[in-house]
Amino acid sequence: MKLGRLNHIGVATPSIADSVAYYRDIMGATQITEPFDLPEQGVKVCFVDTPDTGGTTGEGTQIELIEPLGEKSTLNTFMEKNPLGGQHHVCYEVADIEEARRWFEEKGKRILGPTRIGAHGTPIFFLHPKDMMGQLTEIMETPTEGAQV
Ligand SMILES: CC[C@H](C(=O)O)C(=O)SCCNC(=O)CCNC(=O)[C@H](O)C(C)(C)COP(=O)(O)OP(=O)(O)OC[C@H]1O[C@@H](n2cnc3c(N)ncnc32)[C@H](O)[C@@H]1OP(=O)(O)O
Ligand SMILES: [Co+2]
Repeated sequence: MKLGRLNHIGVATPSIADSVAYYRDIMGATQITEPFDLPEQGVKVCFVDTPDTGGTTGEGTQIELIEPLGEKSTLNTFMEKNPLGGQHHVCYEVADIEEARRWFEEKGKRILGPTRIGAHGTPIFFLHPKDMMGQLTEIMETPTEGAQV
């Protein structure tokens, strides 16, 4: 399997509105998407663009802001332990999500649930942090040209 670009860093927050103000007013971010809900994932999400990191796609690694949505949100346990939020996961791109799933299974890494459509509209899965050097890791298939991202 060939590791692709670091697509985004997932950052949990108790308030996306407060985080948007922070990235805009303190960090000088200029490209921040409108927040949107992903009820099936139990999160409210928005993306903060960072400047072009010169990667092959000419795009910067994004900050994915995630706020718990509802009582059953997977984020709630994390927020109980980290009330201010903070770095939650990293997301790497791969060319073929099913090949990547087989790769990590063969390496004995626990995959958390089925492959599903993530916040960028492409297939994703998560790997357990305890098998990934302490880092909750999301794997996503590289969006095809023109895909809704
Ligand atoms: C919108 C983008 C994206 C999408 O899906 O499209 C999202 O929705 S991202 C946000 C929500 N989705 C997920 O996080 C899915 C994957 N996460 C999980 O399945 C769980 O959160 C899991 C299994 C990582 C942890 O489960 P839970 O929180 O219920 O249990 P514990 O708190 O007991 O955690 C077990 C163990 O793992 C450590 N842990 C938990 N979260 C993280 C983390 N983000 N990074 C590193 N380590 C983490 C936790 O400290 C526990 O360790 P221990 O030593 O036993 O205390
Ligand atoms: Co993510």
